[in-house]
Amino acid sequence: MRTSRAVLASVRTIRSLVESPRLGEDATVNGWVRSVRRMKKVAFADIGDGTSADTLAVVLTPEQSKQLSTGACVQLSGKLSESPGNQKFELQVAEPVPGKPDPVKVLGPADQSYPLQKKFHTAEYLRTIPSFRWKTLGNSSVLRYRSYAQSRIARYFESAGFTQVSSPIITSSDCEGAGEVFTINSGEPDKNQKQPYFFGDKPAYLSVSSQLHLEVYAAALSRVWNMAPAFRAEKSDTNRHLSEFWMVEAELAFTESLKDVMTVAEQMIRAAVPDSAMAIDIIQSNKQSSSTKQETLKQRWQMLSQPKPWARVTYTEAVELLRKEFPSLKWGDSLSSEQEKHLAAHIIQGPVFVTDYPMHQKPFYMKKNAVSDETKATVACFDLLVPEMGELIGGSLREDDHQTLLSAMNDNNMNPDDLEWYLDLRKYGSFPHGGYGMGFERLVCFVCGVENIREAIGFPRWAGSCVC
Ligand SMILES: NC(=O)C[C@H](N)C(=O)O
Repeated sequence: MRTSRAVLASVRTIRSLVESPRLGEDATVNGWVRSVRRMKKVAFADIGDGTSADTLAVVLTPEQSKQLSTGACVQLSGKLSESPGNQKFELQVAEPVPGKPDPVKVLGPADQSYPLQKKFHTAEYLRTIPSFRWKTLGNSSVLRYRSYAQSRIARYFESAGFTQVSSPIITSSDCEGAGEVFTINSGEPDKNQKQPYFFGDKPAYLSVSSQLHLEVYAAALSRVWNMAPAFRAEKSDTNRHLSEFWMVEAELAFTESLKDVMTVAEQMIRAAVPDSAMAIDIIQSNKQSSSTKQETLKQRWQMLSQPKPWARVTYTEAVELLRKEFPSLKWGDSLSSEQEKHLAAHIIQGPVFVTDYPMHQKPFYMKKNAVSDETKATVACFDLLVPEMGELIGGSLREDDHQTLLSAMNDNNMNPDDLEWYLDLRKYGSFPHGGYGMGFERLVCFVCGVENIREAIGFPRWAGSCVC
């Protein structure tokens, strides 16, 4: 018993070594070999365990190094010492002593065919080796940031009095009404039983957004949020779209002001700005994987954390502002991604909430603004745009009047019977409310300088690709 305790106590992650190296002490480290360099009298290896963007420099004898190969999983024991090289410290692997455990233990060997050799690999190549792509320094930092941002966001919502809820993945409604749903139940039995009919005679889909269910929760708990996967069967082959992505969504009861909703969105993002340790991790990893400059990253973080409220312009003002650069743009047109980016990067030069879009561009559930000219009807909604990325968040006040919502559904050729449960919220105890949804991977791209959203999620899915 004594021995195993002692061994456990000295097992260190690379992150713990970086945080407090405790030079001169004995340590055991588990990890994967990133590279090995053999000289005549001494050998060096570089070990990573994914707990940090740092790797551990290891010094051992050429004889000991024979056991190590790139990709192998090892356990190494020795003394932590100051390093004469670039590293802050190194592990001097102990000499083997007969009768004692070997200081070099290969837990899982890897041979020459290991697909991640010590050279630059393109993101496209890495996507073809999903089992290993997260072992690269640049990529692993993205996963650490995802974890960081999730916990900071959860902490923010808790402090702001929101209850975290869980929404279904399988649903009978198409929240956005854009027809981009993945159908998992056709609702129509067929003779050959080839069509799924598991859920009976109503169609069922993978959820495109948790919003409608969050509204139900908000009607019971007032302030709610969740983070859940969303699925969109859109064939956009861009660096900003995924067929499966994660959305952070919030719904607030008792608000008649879009400003309240925007303020929550703003505070939530601020909470997810990297602290100094996370910032170092991202910068260190970014050098390896992305051409986004350190300065750009720092500017982005500064931009997000500035204490004064972010710019807010109406859609009508945005069209006016954009017309100089895009003269053919007219009121009523959808803003293209290029126009969104231009507005944030060059005109506003920072994050900007664009509010009150034309009603015909937006889904049925958004609350209509009072307007004198019906041809210019708008809804109380916003898109949060950020430079180089465009839309990060979409939100709105929700229509809470039963009759108005019914007629909006009619205008959108929707069958009210399909959403009776949703309409019921307006029939009994209707309440003013609003909310938003943020594409989590877009935040990851913006904060970490990831150029293609396919590198911001563990296992990306897009039209034509679902590797594993
Ligand atoms: N919860 C939200 O407001 C998000 C919105 N339903 C969307 O998918 O964009």
